[in-house]
Amino acid sequence: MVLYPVIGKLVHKRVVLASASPRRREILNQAGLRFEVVPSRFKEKLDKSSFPTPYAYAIETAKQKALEVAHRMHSKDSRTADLVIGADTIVTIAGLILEKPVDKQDAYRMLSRLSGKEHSVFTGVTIVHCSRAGRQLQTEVLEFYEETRVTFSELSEEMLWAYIHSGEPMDKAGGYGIQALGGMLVEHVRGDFLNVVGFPLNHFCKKLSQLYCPPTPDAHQESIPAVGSVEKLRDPETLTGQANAGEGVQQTACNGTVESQPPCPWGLLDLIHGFKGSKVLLTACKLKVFDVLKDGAVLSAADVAAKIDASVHGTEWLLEGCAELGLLLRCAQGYRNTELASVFLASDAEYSLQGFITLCNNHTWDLFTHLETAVREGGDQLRLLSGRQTEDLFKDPVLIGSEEMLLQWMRGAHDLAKLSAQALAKAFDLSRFKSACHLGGCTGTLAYRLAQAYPHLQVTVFDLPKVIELAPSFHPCGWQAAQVSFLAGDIFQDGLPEAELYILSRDPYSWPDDVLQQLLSKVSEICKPGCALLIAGPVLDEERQTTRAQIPMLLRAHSGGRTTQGYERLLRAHGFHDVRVVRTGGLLDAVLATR
Ligand SMILES: O=c1[nH]cc([C@@H]2O[C@H](COP(=O)(O)OP(=O)(O)OP(=O)(O)O)[C@@H](O)[C@H]2O)c(=O)[nH]1
Repeated sequence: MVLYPVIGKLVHKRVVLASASPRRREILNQAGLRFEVVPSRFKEKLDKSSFPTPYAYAIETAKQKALEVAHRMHSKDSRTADLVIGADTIVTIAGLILEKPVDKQDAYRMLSRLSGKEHSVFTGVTIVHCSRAGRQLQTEVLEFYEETRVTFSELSEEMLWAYIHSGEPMDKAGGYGIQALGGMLVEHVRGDFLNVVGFPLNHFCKKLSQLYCPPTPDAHQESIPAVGSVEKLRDPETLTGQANAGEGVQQTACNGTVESQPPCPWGLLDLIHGFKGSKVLLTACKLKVFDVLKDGAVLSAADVAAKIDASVHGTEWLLEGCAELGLLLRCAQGYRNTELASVFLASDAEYSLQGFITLCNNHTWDLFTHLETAVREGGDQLRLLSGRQTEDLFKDPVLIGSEEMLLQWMRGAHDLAKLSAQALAKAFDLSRFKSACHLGGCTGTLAYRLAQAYPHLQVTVFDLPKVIELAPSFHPCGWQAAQVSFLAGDIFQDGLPEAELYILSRDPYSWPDDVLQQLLSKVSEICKPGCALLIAGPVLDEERQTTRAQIPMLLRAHSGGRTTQGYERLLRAHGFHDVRVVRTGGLLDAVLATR
């Protein structure tokens, strides 16, 4: 029996499960899905430390598994799939990611860690939608994850070893199978049980329904829209308006004639509603909702209202909005932060985005509310919206009227830099360099990460005097302080300090071409043969000219970003060679070129 109509809609599609897991096969079989199994050959060895969260790692692994199968099927057998499904399940406890144990000792280590405690199980799922463009394979990727919290009983040594000797732990994430003997170790489960077993069926069906059976506009209207748009992945029939009457495209009018109407523009409706979700998030951050719920606190709406000094009714509405957006979890006792909120939204979290969020709420939001005036009259708002802000943000006293505004901008830049600094520092082996200069290095986030990765590297952060003056408040305590120095100057006007490695990362992709060319000439002049330039910016997909990070380039970039070839051309024109690109999987990719 098929409960979700979407399963039936996939009958004529070639659906492939890119997994060797018998559990995933069984779960999808039971749901009535017709699919082939092609186990992925992707080696699961991504660098966990380069991901900001455990689920980002699980999602990326799931994606690589699915893409490997999609490409293999297309190129080897020319049997292009319509949909390829990949999944990856991990267990996390106290910041550690546990996968399948490599041997019994490893299983013992994992299970004794889980004993008597609550842990999270994340399954990252990727749905790759494949199509052909001539001989080329085109892929569109939809990804999501599900978290389930599982609490283990205290496990005696005897019990632990008896379970390990049963052989069950070996092919299971975290070393246990909740669906079999391992179920005896489990005291409590919060969330989707099948997610622990290896596949979040409920979430998967909902995602498919969004793609292939979007709800009617009326049902949609009052709800806060989903954060991401999946328009491109919807059933092509629905998109082109060729669906039949049963799918609501043709309607019989009162006079009996059949009228046709265009398909519902879901992507458009998401755009129209999108600002609501954004404002809910910005407001909850401003009111410190995620701070009062940090460290696993579970509070009722009334308790939260008292702590944030707001009305109970209004707080209830806000908390419900946050839950809809996946930022809070509802439970019987009230609300608690999701993993996403704990990692990125609590003010004192290592990867907190509070500074960036405050900037968006106080500054960017206002600018966009004046978009119409800016378009009509030109002026500062338009200048900022056109992506030229990085060029003269600090120079323009109108845009940066006060030190507080500059600080806000720096906090935002600092938050974003934290997201990619570690991956950028490790993208290449930079151990041959003794000195580096980060041009426009702002608060020094990348500089400190580089110093940490290369103990013999001296890094100079070169930025405007006002920025350098305020930068100390961002310096991490006790971190490689002797290796990092700050120097005031204007990268466009002043001479650049000498270094073996120059770094450009302050949105080089959003500098207009002429400005970037000017800067590269300057760097090229001072950079000695054998020395190098590292650019941190999103590298666009060669074929589709989109970034994997899905940055809304149009809204922020003047030049629209560059492909690998684009960077190569640009850098060669300025006397650099050996241009190498590493896609970090994060916000910024890394490009290294030698002079
Ligand atoms: O309670 C349970 N927890 C986990 C499992 C099974 O564990 C594995 C997780 O490993 P992974 O996601 O890497 O998937 P693989 O088995 O390697 O298959 P792929 O081909 O997809 O890489 C998974 O099989 C879960 O089902 C369990 O059974 N119970």
